Amino acid sequence: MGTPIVVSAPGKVLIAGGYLVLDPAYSGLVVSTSSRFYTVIRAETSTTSRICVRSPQFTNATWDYNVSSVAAQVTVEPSPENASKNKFVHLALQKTITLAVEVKGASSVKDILSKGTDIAIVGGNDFYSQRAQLEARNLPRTLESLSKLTPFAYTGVELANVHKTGLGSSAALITSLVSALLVYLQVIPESSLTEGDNQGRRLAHNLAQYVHCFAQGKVGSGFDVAAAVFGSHLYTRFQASVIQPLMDDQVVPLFPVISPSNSEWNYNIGDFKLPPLTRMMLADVDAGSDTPSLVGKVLKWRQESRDTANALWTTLDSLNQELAKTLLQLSELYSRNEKAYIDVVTHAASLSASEWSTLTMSKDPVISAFVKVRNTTESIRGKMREMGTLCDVPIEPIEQTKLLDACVSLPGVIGGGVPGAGGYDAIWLLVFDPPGSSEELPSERVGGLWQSYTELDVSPLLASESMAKGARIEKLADIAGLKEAVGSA
Ligand SMILES: Nc1ncnc2c1ncn2[C@@H]1O[C@H](COP(=O)(O)OP(=O)(O)OP(=O)(O)O)[C@@H](O)[C@H]1O
Ligand SMILES: C[C@@](O)(CCOP(=O)(O)O)CC(=O)O
Repeated sequence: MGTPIVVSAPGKVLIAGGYLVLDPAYSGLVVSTSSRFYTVIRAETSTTSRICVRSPQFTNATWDYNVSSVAAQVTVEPSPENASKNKFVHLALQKTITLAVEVKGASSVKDILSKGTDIAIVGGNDFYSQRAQLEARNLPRTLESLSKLTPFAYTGVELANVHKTGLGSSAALITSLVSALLVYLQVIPESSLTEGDNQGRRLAHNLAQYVHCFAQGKVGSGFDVAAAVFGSHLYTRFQASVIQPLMDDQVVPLFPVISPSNSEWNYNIGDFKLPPLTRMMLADVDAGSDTPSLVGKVLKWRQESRDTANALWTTLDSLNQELAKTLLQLSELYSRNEKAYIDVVTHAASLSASEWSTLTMSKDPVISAFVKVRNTTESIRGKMREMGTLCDVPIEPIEQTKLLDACVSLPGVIGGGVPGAGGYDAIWLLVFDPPGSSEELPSERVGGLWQSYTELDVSPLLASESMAKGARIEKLADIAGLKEAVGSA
C-alpha cells in the first residue's frame, strides 16, 4: 500500500458578524481552530472498486460504497449492508468523483479507484463534548484534563447521538474529505494545499460549499466551510444563486459552476488573524440551541422591522469592522516594535482592564489598541443583546451575560462574546498570553473561574487559533495519535 493522502481542515468560531454574515452586504470575523478534521485515503489491493469509509470514533460508522459507471457517468451507491447512513459522506464522494470525471476523464478516475479505496475520517476531541469521557475517568473539566485524553477518542456512541460543540464538524469534515479526494484523484496538486490562496484551493472551496449546502438542504452563509478551507479571515459570502442550478440535483455538468473561473463566485476572504501573544479560549455551556430556529426568528424580525433592523445592523457592522481592523493593527504594531509590544502584554496580563490606564505606558499605541478591542467587544455584545431583545431570541441570554461579565472582569482578559448565532451554546474569550511568565496566566485564571462556576455547566475546549491557513496536506506520522486512531485498512 502506498503513502496515504492525509488532509486536515480546521473548525471555526465566528467571533463577530453572526446573522449579518448571511447578507453579502456585511462581513463576519471568523477564527479557525487548532482542532481539525483529518481524512486519510489509501489505495487497497482488492479486485473491486469498493470505497470503504470509516469513522473509528463512533459505533456502526463504517460505510461501504460501490462505484459503478455507465459511459462517462460514475455512480456511488451505499452498500445495502451498511448499518447506518451518512448523507454528508455519500454526497462528498458522489460529487467529487463526478467532478473528477469531468476534469480528468472517466478512465483516469476509474483507474485510480480500481483496486478499492479505504478512507478514514476523524475529528479532534473538541468537536464532540468530552464531558462523559472526563467523568468516566474522574477528571475535572480543565484544559489539563482534556490534554490527557487520547487524541480522536472513541465516543462510545453512534454519530447521530453525539453531542457536538459547535465548531462546525460537518464543514470541517466535508472540506477535509473533498480536498483529500481532489488530491487523490489528481484533480488538484498537493501544492494547492501547502500554499496559500490559489486556484486548486478555490476549487476545493467551491466544491465543499456546494456539497455542504446540498447535504444540509439549504444555502447558509458558508463562513464555516470558508474557514475550513482558508483559515481565519474576514468573510463576505457568495451569492446563493451561483449554486442554485445544482441544488435541485439536476444532472448538469458540475465543473462550469464549481470552477474558480466562474465569476459568479463572489465571496471575499479578507486578511485577518488574532494578535500575537494573545490566546482565544472557548467553552461549551451545554445548554445548546437550535441555530436554524434562531436564524428564522431574527430574519423574520429583519423583514418586519426593516428600518430598526437596518440601523442596528449598520452600527453592528461598523463595530465588527472596527474590531477586525484593530486586531490586525496589533499584529502590525508587534512587527514594528516587538519589545514594546511584549512589555505591554507582560504588564497588562496581570491587570484588570480598568487598571490598564494606570500603566506608565498608557498612551502607548499597543495599550490604546487593546483598550479599543476591549471596548469594541463590549459594544458588540451590547448590540447583540439589543437585537436579541428586539427579536425575542436569546442571542446573549442573561445566564451567558453573567458568565461573560465575570470572565471579562478577570485580570488579563481582553474581551469576549457569544460565537455565531449565540443562544446558550458557547462563549469565546481573548486573553493575554505573555511569554515566560512566572505568574498565574490569564488562561489559568479563566480556567479556575469556569471550573468553579455553578450557574451554567461550563466545559472548556482545548482549541486555540490555528495559525496554519486552512486545509492542508499532513504527514500521518506528524499528527499525535492519528495513526493509532485510523488503524490499518
Ligand atoms: N467524524 C465524522 N465522520 C463522518 N461524518 C461525520 C463526522 N462528524 C460529523 N459528520 C457528519 O456531519 C453531520 C453533522 O452535521 P451538522 O450540520 O448537524 O453538524 P454541525 O452543525 O456542523 O455541528 P457542529 O457545528 O456542532 O460541530 C453528521 O450527521 C455526519 O453526516
Ligand atoms: C447565524 C449565522 O450567521 C451564524 C451561525 O453560526 P454558528 O453555527 O452558531 O457558529 C448563520 C450562518 O452564517 O450560516
